Amino acid sequence: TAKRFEPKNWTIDDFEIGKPLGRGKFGHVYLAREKKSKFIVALKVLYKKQLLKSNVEHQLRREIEIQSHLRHDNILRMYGFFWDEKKIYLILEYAPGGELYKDLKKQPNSRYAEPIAADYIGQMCKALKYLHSKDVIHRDIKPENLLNSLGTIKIADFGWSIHSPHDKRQTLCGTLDYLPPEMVLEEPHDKRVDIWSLGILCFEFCCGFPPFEAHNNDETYKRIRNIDLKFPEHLSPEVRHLIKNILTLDPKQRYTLDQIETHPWIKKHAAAKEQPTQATGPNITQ
Ligand SMILES: CC(=O)N[C@H]1CCN(c2c(Cl)cnc3[nH]c(-c4cn(C)nc4C)nc23)C1
Repeated sequence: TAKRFEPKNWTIDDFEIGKPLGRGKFGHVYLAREKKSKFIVALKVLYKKQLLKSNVEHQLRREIEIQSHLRHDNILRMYGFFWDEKKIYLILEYAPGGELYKDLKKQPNSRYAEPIAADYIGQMCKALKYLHSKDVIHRDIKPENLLNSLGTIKIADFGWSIHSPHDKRQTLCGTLDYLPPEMVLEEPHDKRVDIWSLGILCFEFCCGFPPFEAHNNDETYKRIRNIDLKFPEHLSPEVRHLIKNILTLDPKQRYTLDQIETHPWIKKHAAAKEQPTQATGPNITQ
């Protein structure tokens, strides 16, 4: 277990490097094994030159500071980090199931059945309650930043997380799909931005696409500002009710994590997950 991972001055020679798992903007992630303990990890290799060029070293410092102190089953562990002349290495928990957005795209119609989606959203509530209890806002909740570890969802990539409340803003880049109105309007924002993103995530899990998708940023922003929600026919009334109460323009009206966790749509499916379905019949062994 991870307790074998006592803080020490790691070097790249402590690890055997395996296959590349994926590439981020600033480097690659490799499967790796710590030689003495044979512990399997994901080793994220970042190039200092690249980081300096993009002026994100403060973001990386925050990512390391935040993620290395968090301990929660639904948050990817950072066991440590080290560097050499040209690179910085993050020693991360390995999630065998890989990136959730790839799994989502593989599903029929690129969407999960509602019981699966409800289970995942329930897990995300637990992770966000823990994060917010530590006054951490993730600010970048989306399928691309979630990993799957045998049915347990792990929030990864704390590159955009900050301590709340917060009013400064780093130039936003990437898709607006998950941004709440208050961030798009560049108003001071707080933990409730993660709750908005959870509503977007819930819609995308159940529908296969985000609710305010459009051809360009201006269109997306207009749909966000107008809460232009169109539910596909197959969506249950329960999940429509939940999503409508999360995707509110006014953050004060927005459901809290407790209201989401106790919503019938979440409780109904979470209960189902607790009680495995009744065995079909007595399994006669003799
Ligand atoms: C930007 C970034 O770090 N993105 C991803 C790349 C892999 N990485 C992983 C991280 Cl950080 C941790 N565990 C992973 N497991 C996998 C993975 C497993 N399979 C079967 N396929 C993959 C892929 N990837 C990771 C995070």
